[in-house]
Amino acid sequence: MSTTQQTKDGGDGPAIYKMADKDGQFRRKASTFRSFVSPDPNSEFPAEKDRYVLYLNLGCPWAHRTNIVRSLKGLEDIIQLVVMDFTLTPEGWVFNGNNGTMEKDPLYGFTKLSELYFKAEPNYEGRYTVPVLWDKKQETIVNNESSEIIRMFYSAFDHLLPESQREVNKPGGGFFPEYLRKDIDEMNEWVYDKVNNGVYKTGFASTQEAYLSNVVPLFESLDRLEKHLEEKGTKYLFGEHITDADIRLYTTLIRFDVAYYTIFKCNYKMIRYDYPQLHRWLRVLFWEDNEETKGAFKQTTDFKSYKEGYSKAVRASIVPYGPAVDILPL
Ligand SMILES: N[C@@H](CCC(=O)N[C@@H](CS)C(=O)NCC(=O)O)C(=O)O
Repeated sequence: MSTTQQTKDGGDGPAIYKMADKDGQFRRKASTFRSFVSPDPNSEFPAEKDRYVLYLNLGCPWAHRTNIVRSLKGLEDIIQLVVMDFTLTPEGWVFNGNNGTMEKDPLYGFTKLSELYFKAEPNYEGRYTVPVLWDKKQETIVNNESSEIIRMFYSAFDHLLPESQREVNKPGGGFFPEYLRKDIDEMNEWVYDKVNNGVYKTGFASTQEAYLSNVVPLFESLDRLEKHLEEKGTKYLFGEHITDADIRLYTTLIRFDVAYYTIFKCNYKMIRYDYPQLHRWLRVLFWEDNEETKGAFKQTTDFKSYKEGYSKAVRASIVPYGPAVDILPL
C-alpha cells in the first residue's frame, strides 16, 4: 500500500482504517525489515549497550511481546524504549504526549512513526507498524517483525547480562530451548494463524461469511489450547518454565475478555468463564511476581489501551463499559 493510498479518504473514512480486502477478508502483510542483531562484534548489527531503540505502543499485541521480553531478560538498561500513543490516526501511529507517552520522537523530533520508516527507506511502501527496532549507529530499522525481535532479545545480548540471566544458565534451557523448538514452532504456527491473527481476521472481516470463516476456527483453537493444558497438567504451555509459546499467546489472551470479545465480536465464549485452564494460566502469568515472571507481564499490560485503541481501530465511537474487572484475582 502506498503512502498516498494510506492517507487518502476513500469516501467512508481514511484508507488506513480499511483493513479488509474486497472479499471481506483481512490479510496481514509480511514485515519488511528482517535483519538480526548478533553477539558477533563483526556482524552488521552487533549487540551493544545504548545502541538500539524499541519503538512501540502499549495497545499492540505484537509490540507487547517485545516489551515483555525486554523486561523478562532484564534488557531495560541496554535497549531504550520509546512508547507512542495507542490511537491509530489517519497518518498512522503518532507522538503526541497522550496517555503518558512521548511528546516527540526523542531521537529526531519526529511526530509520526512513518517518518522513521522513511528515514530508513525513502522509498518505503508498506504500513507503518510497531514494533520497530531501530539502530542509532546506522540510523536504520533493524527489524519490524515481533516474532524475530523477541528471538534476538532471548540471547543476542546475553554477554552483556549477568550470568544468571543468560539463556544457557536458565533452568529448563531458556525461552526457546533446543529440545522444545520443534514443538514450540509447531504450536506457534497454528496459534498465530487461528488465534493471534485469528482475532484480527474476525474483527476486521467486512462480510458475514468472512467473519464466520474466522470466528469458528478461533474458538476451535482455544478449545485445543484448553485441552493441551488439561492433558499436560503443567504450569505453562511446555512445562514448568515460560517459553516463547507462552509469551506469544499471552498478549492475545490478556486482551480477549476486555477487547476482542466485544470490539472484535469474538463473543462465542469468554476466557474467564469458559476456559478454566487458560484462565488459570493467564492469571498466573499476570499476577505472579517471581524469578520466572519478573512481574514483566503485569507491568507491560495496559487494559485502557486495549479498550480504547481497538475501539478507535474499528472506528467505533463508544468504548465498552465492561467487563467489571479487567482480570480476575489469582
Ligand atoms: N507481523 C508484525 C505485525 C505488526 C502489526 O501489525 N502492528 C500493528 C499494531 S497491532 C500496526 O502497527 N498497525 C498499523 C497499521 O497497520 O497501519 C509483527 O508481529 O511485528
